[in-house]
Amino acid sequence: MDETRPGRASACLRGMLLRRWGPAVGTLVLTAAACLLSMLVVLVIDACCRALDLPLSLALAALVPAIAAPPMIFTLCLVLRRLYRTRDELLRRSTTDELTAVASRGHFRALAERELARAARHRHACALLMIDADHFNAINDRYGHAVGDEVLRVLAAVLRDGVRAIDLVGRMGGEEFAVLLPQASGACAGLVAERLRRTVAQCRVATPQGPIGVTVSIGLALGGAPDLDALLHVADAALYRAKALGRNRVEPAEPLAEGAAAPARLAFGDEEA
Ligand SMILES: Nc1nc2c(ncn2[C@@H]2O[C@H](COP(=O)(O)OP(=O)(O)OP(=O)(O)O)[C@@H](O)[C@H]2O)c(=O)[nH]1
Repeated sequence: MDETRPGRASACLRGMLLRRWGPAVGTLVLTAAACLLSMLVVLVIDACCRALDLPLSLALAALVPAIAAPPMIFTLCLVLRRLYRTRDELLRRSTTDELTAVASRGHFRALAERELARAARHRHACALLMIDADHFNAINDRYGHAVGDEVLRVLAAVLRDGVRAIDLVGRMGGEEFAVLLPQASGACAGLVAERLRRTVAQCRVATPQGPIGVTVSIGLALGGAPDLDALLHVADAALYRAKALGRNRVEPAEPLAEGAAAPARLAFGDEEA
């Protein structure tokens, strides 16, 4: 390849400018260079017009927009691309929990409120699970914060993979997660909660000291009203009851629908021992 070709040279120059001064200053320098080039071209045209005895204004009127447009459009494209990337990144950061990649607390609340309003309008029930890792403090103390973080990532992945695409999973803070199950009956929510609890209990997280297990306690609430705070409060109370009753269990906040499996009373298998 010919290293001196103008296209390649300008691409190198652009890359060098962007690397050295960042997009904003790089773009400014490029614009200034484009303006200088335009002025140079105008000077050449002026000289030609004098030589041919033509009015300069006529030549400029036709040539200046043609010369100025490409660098202007190029600069505009650069700026727009940068703006779109920044906007996407800000949106991702504000809606996603950095550590676990599930919805952040604020985003979960916004989505859940919308889902509850829709459920109330169509008279559907929604189920909310509050899920908290058991004795997480001890994991941090014994294996260190990095292992604690990995446990949270694994927990979030189990929750995300264990529910339907329309269900919402969010990290509410620390080692506490929430899952909203739209259009879920008590029976269905109980089964989902129990399945999540069991899957977590069977999971092993790799650590430098060998694989470790973790369990979760789950509080389950059903709601048809568009009041997220009330639902969170009820699910939280059920979660604390699950903790008080020994952890690694699902505790419903209300009597579940007829025929539902009572999650708190399901026999736990040997798999999580
Ligand atoms: N590694 C890690 N630890 C966190 C994070 N956020 C909160 N924690 C820790 O999570 C622990 C929560 O401890 P506790 O609230 O006592 O709960 P617990 O030890 O799980 O006890 P129970 O909930 O009663 O079973 C605290 O030690 C926090 O420092 C995080 O992002 N990463």
